[in-house]
Amino acid sequence: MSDMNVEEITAKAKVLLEALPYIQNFRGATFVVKYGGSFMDDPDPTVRSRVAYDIAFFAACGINTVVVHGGGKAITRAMEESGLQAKFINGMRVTDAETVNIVRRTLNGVVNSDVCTAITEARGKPKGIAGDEVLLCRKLDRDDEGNPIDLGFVGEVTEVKAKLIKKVIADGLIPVISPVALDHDGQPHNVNADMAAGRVASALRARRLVYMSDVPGLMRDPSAPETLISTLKISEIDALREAGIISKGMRPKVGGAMRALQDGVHRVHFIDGRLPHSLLLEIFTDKGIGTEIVHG
Ligand SMILES: Nc1ncnc2c1ncn2[C@@H]1O[C@H](COP(=O)(O)OP(=O)(O)O)[C@@H](O)[C@H]1O
Ligand SMILES: CC(=O)N[C@@H](CCC(=O)OP(=O)(O)O)C(=O)O
Repeated sequence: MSDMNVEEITAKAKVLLEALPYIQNFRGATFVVKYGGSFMDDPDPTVRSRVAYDIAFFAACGINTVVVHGGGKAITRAMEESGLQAKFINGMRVTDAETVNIVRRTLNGVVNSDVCTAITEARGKPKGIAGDEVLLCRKLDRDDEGNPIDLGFVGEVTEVKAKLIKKVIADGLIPVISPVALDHDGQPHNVNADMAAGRVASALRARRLVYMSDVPGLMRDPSAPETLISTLKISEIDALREAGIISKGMRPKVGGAMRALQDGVHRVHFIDGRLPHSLLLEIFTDKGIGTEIVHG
């Protein structure tokens, strides 16, 4: 007999049982997780490791889990090492020829393998995929408000090779995709990871798209966690944008979320990657902890 008393055993079992309907419901469904970006750089390695465990947990429950990772901070560091200064417009990096090489080297070479290693340590089975292999793009020439923009080699995804990704899933592996894409001439482009995750979720007809970041979710006042918006309908987004509430790094996330929902993704979640096992709790418990964006 265990040294736990009956109440403790019941409480533990209750936690496990709360997950049961979710596991039954989501078995065979596809989830896309945007893994990154800022919290990936947390000095505490257990932060990344916990997320990797949650991803391995999903996969073990029969959820087809696909990871799209960021790595913006790692790119900025690599640029600085080469004497270049990073510049962002509307949350997107201005990317010249030298920068796009650094972006590829950093994302495909370093960050992708780091994410795969973390998932492997959690006994998941990742398959690293350079975005160049599965994402096609055209040069981004408009911002999210339709104004002309020139950021250099920055692309917007026009096509996702969903068959290739589904093949990896069918092989029992967790695709881990970097946000790099090729245009029709084979020229690599840097793609915002949030937008890339949205397009991958659309192409795979994912049930859930989860953005993990370093904030509790979408907040009415980003400096006040108590203003967290738990549930948001698509129809409420424009007013928040106009009020300036969705700014900086949240813009591509909300843009990616809206597009994915319009393309048939059921629900999009924004959660705090720094909170222990926020991914598991958001999906497998009755009361989520971040923001969910739903149809309506
Ligand atoms: N309404 C909002 N709620 C929460 N965060 C917001 C909001 N508007 C802007 N932000 C900013 O968006 C950032 C998250 O985006 P970003 O830095 O791109 O994250 P990541 O690199 O983790 O993907 C937050 O740190 C915050 O500064
Ligand atoms: C065009 C563009 O801005 N691309 C991003 C790609 C990486 C990314 O999005 O990483 P995070 O999710 O960590 O921010 C960049 O260069 O930073």
